[in-house]
Amino acid sequence: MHYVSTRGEAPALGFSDAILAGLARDGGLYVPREWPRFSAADIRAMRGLAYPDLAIRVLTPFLGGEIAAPVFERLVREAYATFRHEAVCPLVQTGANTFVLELFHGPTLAFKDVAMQLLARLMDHVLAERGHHATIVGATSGDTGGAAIDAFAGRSRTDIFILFPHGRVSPVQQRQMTTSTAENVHALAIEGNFDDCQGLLKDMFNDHGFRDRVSLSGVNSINWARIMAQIVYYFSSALSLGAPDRPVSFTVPTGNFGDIFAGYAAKKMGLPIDRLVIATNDNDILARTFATGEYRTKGVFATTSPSMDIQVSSNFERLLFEASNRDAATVRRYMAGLKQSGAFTIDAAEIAGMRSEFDAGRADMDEVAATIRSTLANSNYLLDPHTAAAMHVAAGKTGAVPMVVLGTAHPAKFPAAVEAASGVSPALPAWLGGLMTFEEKYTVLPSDLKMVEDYVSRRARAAR
Ligand SMILES: Cc1ncc(COP(=O)(O)O)c(C=O)c1O
Ligand SMILES: N[C@@H](CCOP(=O)(O)O)C(=O)O
Repeated sequence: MHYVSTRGEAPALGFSDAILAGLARDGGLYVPREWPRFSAADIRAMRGLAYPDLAIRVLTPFLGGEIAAPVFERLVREAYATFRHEAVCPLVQTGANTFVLELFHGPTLAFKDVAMQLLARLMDHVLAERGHHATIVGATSGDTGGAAIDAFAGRSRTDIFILFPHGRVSPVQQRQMTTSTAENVHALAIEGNFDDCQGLLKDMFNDHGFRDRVSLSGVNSINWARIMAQIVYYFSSALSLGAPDRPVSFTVPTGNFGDIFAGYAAKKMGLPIDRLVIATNDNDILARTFATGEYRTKGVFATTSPSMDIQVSSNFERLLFEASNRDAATVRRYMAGLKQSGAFTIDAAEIAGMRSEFDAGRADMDEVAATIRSTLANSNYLLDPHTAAAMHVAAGKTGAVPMVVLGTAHPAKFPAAVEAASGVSPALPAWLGGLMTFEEKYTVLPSDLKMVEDYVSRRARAAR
């Protein structure tokens, strides 16, 4: 199995190199050269597998034989032993044909843990085999940062620098990033929004001198292993609802488009998915794109679902690559338009192809609050604001096919918004009880490439 860049101008890489590279050297994102396929019989044979066993079955084809089977099995089992629910990602029925897939039973209470716990172990393994060190820089709107810090803290082969938008994450999210005492962890509050943080990150990858000097790696969903690990829970939930003999639809709270792209990948691999529904908050670039065919950025708006406060939706590039029949020149043209004018228009056949697989909708803050309230009243189930945005959008799309709403975060990560909506203040689980009293440590920096690169270079142990 090899991985190719969506921009077609970087070398194809094997699995280990692709996960260490993060962003391709031409600025593109890696995708598998071909999609592994499971037959209906293969999928039927997955029924009843425990989550780690299912993960091993679904993910092995992506490794291209580069990680020995017993090693991969150990890493997968260790990763999911960090989850506090026996099922890892349990499915809970909240309506006649509606289910919430709870992805927040990992160490930092968000779906990011599902992939990050595995990615950290895979990277550590590859770096140890090669005797190398890496500098990880990540951009976060709140959840990726905490999950990455938890997964990489104390690992001797990596230093990790997380860029978060100053003042725009919830207090729980901030403390998950700023209270680590591990020496290899650096939390940087950037004076800007998430798009600024992600822009800095991509500029660092595209500055090849810096990239090589610090052995830069990335753990955002630019990293293929993040998407790969997220494919598994589409299989686990669909299998619970009758796959491969019954189709299932998914509604996904969406920002950077990584999570829903994992659903698209699952479908490409043979899982019978009917509709993939994109749910945005007021930052509705994707909903507008599907309505008009034009991808046009506008300012980021701060909402009660801050992790989705994103305009430049990184993984949409992977979908553009697929929709254009893997035409890297088309992707390069779209990305050049985005860089020059903040917009591009998608070819009519390509947007029609996307609409045949995806629906898209938005939920504003009032709709999010109303959905938290009504789901509590009607189903006795407390949603976090991101999952509530998806539940609102799903309500208009549910029919005969079961609808799985991805529950991407625990409500206790966003207690103020949840309490304002419902009157209920969700408590952090007891094992995270001390979080709000620990001392914080972080550095505030302007959204300035040179200043951030200097900061990283001076502290990264891999810097040459
Ligand atoms: C809680 C939560 N929900 C939804 C999303 C959006 O997911 P994605 O960026 O993969 O579209 C994020 C951030 O990524 C998040 O942290
Ligand atoms: N919502 C994310 C934004 C970064 O997304 P990623 O999936 O590309 O890491 C966050 O919580 O940080």
